Amino acid sequence: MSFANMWCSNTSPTSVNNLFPGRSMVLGSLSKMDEFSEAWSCPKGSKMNPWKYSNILKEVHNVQISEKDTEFLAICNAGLTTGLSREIIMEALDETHVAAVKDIYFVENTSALNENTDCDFFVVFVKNIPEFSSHSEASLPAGLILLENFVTPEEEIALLKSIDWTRATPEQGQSLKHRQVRHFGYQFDYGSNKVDPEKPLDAKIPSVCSPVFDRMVQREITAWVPDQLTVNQYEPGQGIPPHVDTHSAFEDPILSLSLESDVVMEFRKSGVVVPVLLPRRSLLVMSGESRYAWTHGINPRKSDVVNCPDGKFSLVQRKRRTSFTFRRLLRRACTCAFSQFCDSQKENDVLSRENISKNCNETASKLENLHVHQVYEEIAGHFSETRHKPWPNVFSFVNKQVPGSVILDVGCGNGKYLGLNKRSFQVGCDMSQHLLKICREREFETFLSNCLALPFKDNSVDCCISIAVIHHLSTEDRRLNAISEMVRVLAPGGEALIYVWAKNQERDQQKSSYLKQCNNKPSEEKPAPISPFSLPVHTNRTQFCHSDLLVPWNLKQKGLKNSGLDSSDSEEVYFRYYHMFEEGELELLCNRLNNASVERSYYDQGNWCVVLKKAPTNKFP
Ligand SMILES: O=C(O)CCC(=O)C(=O)O
Ligand SMILES: [Fe+2]
Ligand SMILES: [Zn+2]
Repeated sequence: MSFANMWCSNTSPTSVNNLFPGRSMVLGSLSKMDEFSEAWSCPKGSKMNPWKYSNILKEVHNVQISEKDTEFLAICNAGLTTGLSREIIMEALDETHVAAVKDIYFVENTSALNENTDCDFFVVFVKNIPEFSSHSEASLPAGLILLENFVTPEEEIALLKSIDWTRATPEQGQSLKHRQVRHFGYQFDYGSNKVDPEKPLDAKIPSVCSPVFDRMVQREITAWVPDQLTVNQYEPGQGIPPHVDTHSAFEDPILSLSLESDVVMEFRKSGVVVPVLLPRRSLLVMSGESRYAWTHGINPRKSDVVNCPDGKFSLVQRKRRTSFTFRRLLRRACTCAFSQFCDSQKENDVLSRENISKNCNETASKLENLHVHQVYEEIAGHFSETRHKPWPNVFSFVNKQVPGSVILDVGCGNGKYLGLNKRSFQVGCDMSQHLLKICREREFETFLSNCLALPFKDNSVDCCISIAVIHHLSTEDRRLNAISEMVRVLAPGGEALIYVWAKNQERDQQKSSYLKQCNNKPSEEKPAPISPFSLPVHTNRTQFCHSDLLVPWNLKQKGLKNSGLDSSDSEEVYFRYYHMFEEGELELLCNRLNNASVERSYYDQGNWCVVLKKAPTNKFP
């Protein structure tokens, strides 16, 4: 029997009905979710929104709803707050399910904890439940230390008294959405998540903190005295979203002193949640992995579920909590061992899209080197196998050149267009050694060159072609430079044929051959490029949604690649950078040159194309 059969909207199991009159228990399954409309109409007056719960489970708890019955149940709005216990659930289930269910994951809904509303229960089978470690020392995130009774009740009073919540300069304090804050020493800017070391605040760290600092140094918790203090005040129901304190802003460790109330702080890393009870007057030391690689946050609730020594759980109401977070500014880049979480180690390397559009040449050239040149070098053999047939319009352009013409193919690839016009001198250049080797094997004349600097004299070639090349340049300036370089080497009156990939792969209701080659395989999960560039990854054989993106190339390599017993072909994915041209964009670019004009432009099989003519004399009319 599947859960779907058990699902009921108007009737709740008697045990639930008796204990919770007026509340419903909505048993769900994924198949039911899909049919959600009439079928999911919840009991009258119910505030139940199954989508909301499925989302909360997925986004907040990393729990996937299952289509089939599994060993795990997730129950929203259940647990201590509502009084719906494991026993009641088990009683409500039929025998088959009692036997099948190994674990139940209780989701204590925030609103339920705050208002204790008469919410309904949402029950689903799920594929997994989070690894919820109990907070014994051993299972704490590495580097996390909790020191109980770090300050005396007298010190607590003195510390609290030192903060005047009624007055603060704008940079010193704010009423954030979920809590109040005050900064001392330096201001932490929540916009940039940084601290400006050049701008110390007039508000110094209160001197009552000195005994606490002495204790920290004495016990070798830190080798330094903090120079920045953030005081957070949370009313019951308030919290702080999960975050990692910016690596580049502060030294290791971060220290947080809890005053006035206990609270549960949650540490998260790759789907694992570790709730840690921070007792009043304790000092939390976040160092190493716990400081750099785990997020910490406080759920905005009015109460916390805590483990009691007898193994049971209890619900503890929160009171107002004031925390003193002590930190020391890091006056250099972070060199932690957790580079994937590190802003310093990203910033050195990561060349964001913003940078690219800011015409940062160095960035652009790094991007092109990594995602164009290196990729073609790797895929050259396989790429060449797929490039045989010259496009008819390019073929006729090359062939109409008068005998004896010098024809330059900028970005000639495997030389597909080089042997076409036997009565001319055809020469090609490319950045891939491997592709040039293929050209040489075919006895074509080629040389290694970047299209941004052609090793030709001005006015020295009769005709240029550049087929599917300049869309690999990552700034508009560079694309313009490549065109202007072709025009420079062209003889007066000479023509260049330029093809670039069109963002729109469908025209006059005709799909391009690129789209038509869709093999109708269900779309696979997108592989993630290993790249410091945060560019969107395109799904092959689909319309382009972005102007600057990475297009995967699935490199098929025959035979034993990684040795071993597996003799099947292996596949590796490479990512090529493309700028996808809008309609008219190529013409606009060409029109910026004052010594050439667009003779003709057209759309050809998913490409925008222009024939660009250099002015017959040195002066353009
Ligand atoms: O309230 C706390 O203990 C933590 C505060 C915090 O994480 C922060 O201000 O970055
Ligand atoms: Fe923090
Ligand atoms: Zn770091």
